[in-house]
Amino acid sequence: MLYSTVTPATKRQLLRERLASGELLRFPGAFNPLSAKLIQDKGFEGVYISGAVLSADLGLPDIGLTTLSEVAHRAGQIARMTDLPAIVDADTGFGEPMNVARTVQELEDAGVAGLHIEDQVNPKRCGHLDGKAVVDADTAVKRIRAAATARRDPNLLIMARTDIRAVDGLQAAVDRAKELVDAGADAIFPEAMKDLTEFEVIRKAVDVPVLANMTEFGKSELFTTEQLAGVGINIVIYPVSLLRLAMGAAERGLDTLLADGTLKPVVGDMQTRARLYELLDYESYNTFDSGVFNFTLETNKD
Ligand SMILES: C[C@](O)(C(=O)O)[C@H](CC(=O)O)C(=O)O
Ligand SMILES: [Mg+2]
Repeated sequence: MLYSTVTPATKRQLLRERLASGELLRFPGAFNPLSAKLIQDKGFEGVYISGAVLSADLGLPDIGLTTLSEVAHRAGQIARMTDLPAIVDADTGFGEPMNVARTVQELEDAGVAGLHIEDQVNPKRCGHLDGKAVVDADTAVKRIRAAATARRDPNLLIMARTDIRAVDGLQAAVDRAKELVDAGADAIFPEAMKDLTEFEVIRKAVDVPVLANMTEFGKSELFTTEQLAGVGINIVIYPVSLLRLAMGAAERGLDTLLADGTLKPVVGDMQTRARLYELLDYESYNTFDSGVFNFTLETNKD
């Protein structure tokens, strides 16, 4: 009922413990608070909050147009809805290292368990597109140092993402990852790795958890959880996948409506009213008022 009763501090501690266990943690991207509930219900270990999804949700491309307030607000809405730890995409940190510090405190207040800051220049772009540019090592290090210093809960996971692989090659990614760990990063997100071996190289270069981004239509092949666990990856994200699935289904539904004048042929693809109400925990609201859930869904199948 209502929001999660697990406090952000507990979720952060849980994330730390799970990372220490060495198991691969799966974080599908929630495109809204409801989908975060679904991710939890299905038994995943965490919820990812994607910048690409957040901007797409607003009808905008992922080029750093969203503001810290928008991201913190949405991250808070999603994070509070689940008992799972949430990791949010903080892009380049919304400005100078000083701004990064504020970003960290705002996102910490939003209740996330972790966040990542990347080393792209502004305006940033999707890490799987060509033509990226990254900041120099000094600036990248300052961002991470500012982030690590600003957090008040030592368990808030500060992850450094480096986009340098696509710009200067794998060795540069190894060097950058090491520098970022020295600057205080608790985990590394090596963006746009070409193959499994590249993930393995990064994994061996640092002794903090490493994240793999299994975004579709990108530069990385879609490896299985078994393959990723095999090379020692600790967290895998599917950042935009649920949005893509939902939008794919929505588009097919609209096409059906246009063609057939009814949605009847696709009702079988829809989440039922009963399942939605189950996810919303509708019945439990009778605790407040026994008149809230006093109907049956038997006659209302559609
Ligand atoms: C992980 C990512 O930063 C995101 O915002 O979800 C994106 C995902 C994508 O655009 O496919 C990324 O830059 O990889
Ligand atoms: Mg992003």
